[in-house]
Amino acid sequence: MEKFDEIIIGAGPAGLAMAYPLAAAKRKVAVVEADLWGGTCPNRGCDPKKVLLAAVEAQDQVRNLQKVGVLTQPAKIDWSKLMAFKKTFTDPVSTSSEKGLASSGITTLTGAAKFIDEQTIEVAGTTYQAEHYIIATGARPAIPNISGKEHFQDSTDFMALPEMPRVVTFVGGGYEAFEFAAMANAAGAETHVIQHNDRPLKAYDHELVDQLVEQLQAKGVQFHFNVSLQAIETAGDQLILNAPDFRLVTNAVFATTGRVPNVEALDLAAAGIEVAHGGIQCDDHLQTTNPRVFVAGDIIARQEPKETPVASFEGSYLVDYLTGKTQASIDYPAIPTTVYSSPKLAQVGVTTAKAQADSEHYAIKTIDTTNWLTYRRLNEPVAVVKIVTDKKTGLLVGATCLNSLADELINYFTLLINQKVSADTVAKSIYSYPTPASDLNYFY
Ligand SMILES: Cc1cc2nc3c(=O)[nH]c(=O)nc-3n(C[C@H](O)[C@H](O)[C@H](O)COP(=O)(O)OP(=O)(O)OC[C@H]3O[C@@H](n4cnc5c(N)ncnc54)[C@H](O)[C@@H]3O)c2cc1C
Ligand SMILES: NC(=O)c1ccc[n+]([C@@H]2O[C@H](COP(=O)([O-])OP(=O)(O)OC[C@H]3O[C@@H](n4cnc5c(N)ncnc54)[C@H](O)[C@@H]3O)[C@@H](O)[C@H]2O)c1
Repeated sequence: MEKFDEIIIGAGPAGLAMAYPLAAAKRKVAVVEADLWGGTCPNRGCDPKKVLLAAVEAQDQVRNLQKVGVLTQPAKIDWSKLMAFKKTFTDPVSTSSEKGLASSGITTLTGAAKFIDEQTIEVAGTTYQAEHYIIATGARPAIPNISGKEHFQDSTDFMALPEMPRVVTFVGGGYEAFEFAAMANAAGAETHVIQHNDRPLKAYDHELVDQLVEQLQAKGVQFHFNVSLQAIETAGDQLILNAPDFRLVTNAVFATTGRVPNVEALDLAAAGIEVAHGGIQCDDHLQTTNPRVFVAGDIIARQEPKETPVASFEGSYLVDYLTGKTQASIDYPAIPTTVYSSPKLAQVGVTTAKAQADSEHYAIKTIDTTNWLTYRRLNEPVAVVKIVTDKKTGLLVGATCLNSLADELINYFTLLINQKVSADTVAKSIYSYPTPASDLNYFY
């Protein structure tokens, strides 16, 4: 039976962040992948999503500037052509990811890995052993268990939609719904979002979420709050969505109600690995209840946001831990998150909800930046930043932004928070002017 120093199960951002440095440290490494090499992010997640978003951004910019002199008709999106452009990014990913591993001396095993016992796995009928295993199998879309659930499509389907249907509905008002609804709407579809309560994007500042909802509504997106969908029926080539006192006819319905961890195929019980709600249980060294097995990325049952840079951070931590460079527990910095909608909503650090609940320690400042040059020159309808500072030190500890540049602005705030940069230090730098960076002098 072939033996390795490390076998990594799953070739997404977490798995790949470990494979190359472990191989460079002269470990004998194998990576197992059951589906597309590269995982969710570059094949059907962040990367293709941001390619598609470019068209929404362009349309928004033209729409906003029409009122102040741009004469072009509203920019139209040819969805099929845009999809063809997206495919130029995604089509090569799997092959090139596998080739990259193989050419670095890493063994690639194709198939679903499953534990046979505490130290052995099986892939496509062959057994292997390793000193350490790292499970990085990620997550897949959750599909609500309702009558007619077979009519749901999911995020993978949306990312590969050949043509935009006339009416599109998203069930679940989280990241995917706010991002996809902006795209479907921009591509000309009648767009609906159904959320089972009145708290979409509940991890974010309520006021700014309300403003994002208003902005999307102004563009034509229809939100249905407090609707618990009970059944999907067909009528010819249409779908009928039913809930108490609610009926909606749509051409396509997408489940955007969250993701579930990929654990079933692994037979974790055979290896003595405990599963918790939302993923695999681990300690602060990302070690599972089986001491030779570790976890990284979306598969982990922890509170940190499930996103690509977190998966890579965990992968890098494990490389250092397994090669003896550190014995310390994993220590996450403040982690920025962004909803790539229209406009974008981003946050980092101490949330406004936490600051409100602990007003003894934190101060919140709301800054309407709509009339600042950065945003007014784009004629954006709304641009707001909320800043949380530590009352004792005056340091920035949290920020939330709603504007077209929020995905970039939030990274500046992240750097200032993680490096504990004081307002005085910010003021001592010279920034290219006028830019979002030169605005930093005016927030805290
Ligand atoms: C639509 C969408 C948009 C997103 N947008 C963003 C964004 O803008 N920014 C951001 O930071 N994050 C985004 N994310 C989240 C990001 O994609 C994930 O956090 C990231 O991919 C997690 O990496 P991972 O390596 O843990 O898992 P994955 O990337 O999911 O990789 C896991 C791999 O393991 C494989 N696998 C599963 N089971 C087995 C098995 N038994 N044996 C072998 N292989 C197996 C899977 O096939 C998969 O390839 C988005 C996600 C989605 C769905
Ligand atoms: N920009 C990004 O970083 C990004 C983008 C897309 C996805 N992701 C990742 O993928 C995950 C999944 O995204 P998502 O949008 O599917 O999930 P989500 O967890 O962000 O949101 C799910 C939403 O659906 C609601 N919901 C749950 N069950 C419902 C039901 N039966 N009916 C109606 N509403 C229901 C929830 O209250 C919540 O508002 C995210 O949590 C994130 O980790 C990240």
